[in-house]
Amino acid sequence: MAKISVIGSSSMDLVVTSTKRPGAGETVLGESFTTVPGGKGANQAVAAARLGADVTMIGRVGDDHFGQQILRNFEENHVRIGYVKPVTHMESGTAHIVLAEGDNSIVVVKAANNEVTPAYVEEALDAIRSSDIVLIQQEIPAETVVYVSEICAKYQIPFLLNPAPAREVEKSVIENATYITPNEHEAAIMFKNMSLQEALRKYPHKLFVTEGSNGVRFFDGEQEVVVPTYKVEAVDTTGAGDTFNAAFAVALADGKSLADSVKFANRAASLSVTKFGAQGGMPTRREVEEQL
Ligand SMILES: Nc1ncnc2c1ncn2[C@@H]1O[C@H](COP(=O)(O)OP(=O)(O)OP(=O)(O)O)[C@@H](O)[C@H]1O
Ligand SMILES: [K+]
Repeated sequence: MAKISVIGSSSMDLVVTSTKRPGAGETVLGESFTTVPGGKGANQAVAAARLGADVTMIGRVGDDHFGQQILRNFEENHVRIGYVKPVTHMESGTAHIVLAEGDNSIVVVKAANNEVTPAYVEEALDAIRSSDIVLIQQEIPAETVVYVSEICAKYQIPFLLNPAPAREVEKSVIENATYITPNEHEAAIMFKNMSLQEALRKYPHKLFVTEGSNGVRFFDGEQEVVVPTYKVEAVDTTGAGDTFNAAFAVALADGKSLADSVKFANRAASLSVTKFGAQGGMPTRREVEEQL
């Protein structure tokens, strides 16, 4: 079974639906309220576990009620939580989401996710070193991403950076990464001094740009190729990127070729958009294989 370490955020999404978005100083009546576990790190860990990998999450929660719910959700999805330690006297990360007027507004409070520091991650070095691949995103401090990229380079562990949400990325991290998977917006911010074509050419078989319903673009050493995704009835695209990254990591860790890994990831991500919610739509391995 492929062993994957996911280093990243976990949070609780607090979602209200309303017909109207409140303006400054305004109060409006909402229609519904739900809480659902999220955070890019947690989402990718859950997706990878559903796809059959042996997943260790390396992250932090608060010592609050949300933290307990987040941990329970990991357990229900068979994600190892020995390295998800509660931070005392701190809240879990939260995302405060208003769904109104056909779009969302989100306030993210990082809280315990800020404590996923290099020193904390170092405690999980054994787990990291025994991984077939390490998967990381950017909802944790930038210095932690730098640190992990260095360990992975040192011990020659494949390192997949999903540079989301967008921020500038240290050059050394880009060089150390084995695979980088931005969407188009994140790619434009990461490679702001070059065109997308130039960036793809510079990092053949390494930079994979996801383009939503269009699929995935990369440079194969000779030319730019787009691997189309699958046509589905899209219900909710939340979690598509997280599912793609987890599935890509699982397929690579399983030893699939790059081409087959992109295909597997496209298949998994396209299935995820057919259901509501980020984790709600994440398919099992069987569901993906039946469709391939
Ligand atoms: N409408 C769709 N139909 C089929 N596949 C999709 C669709 N949207 C996304 N996907 C799949 O998911 C992958 C990632 O989507 P996208 O490029 O939108 O990432 P993202 O912007 O990180 O997504 P999100 O932030 O919504 O999770 C795509 O490469 C594709 O495989
Ligand atoms: K979804």
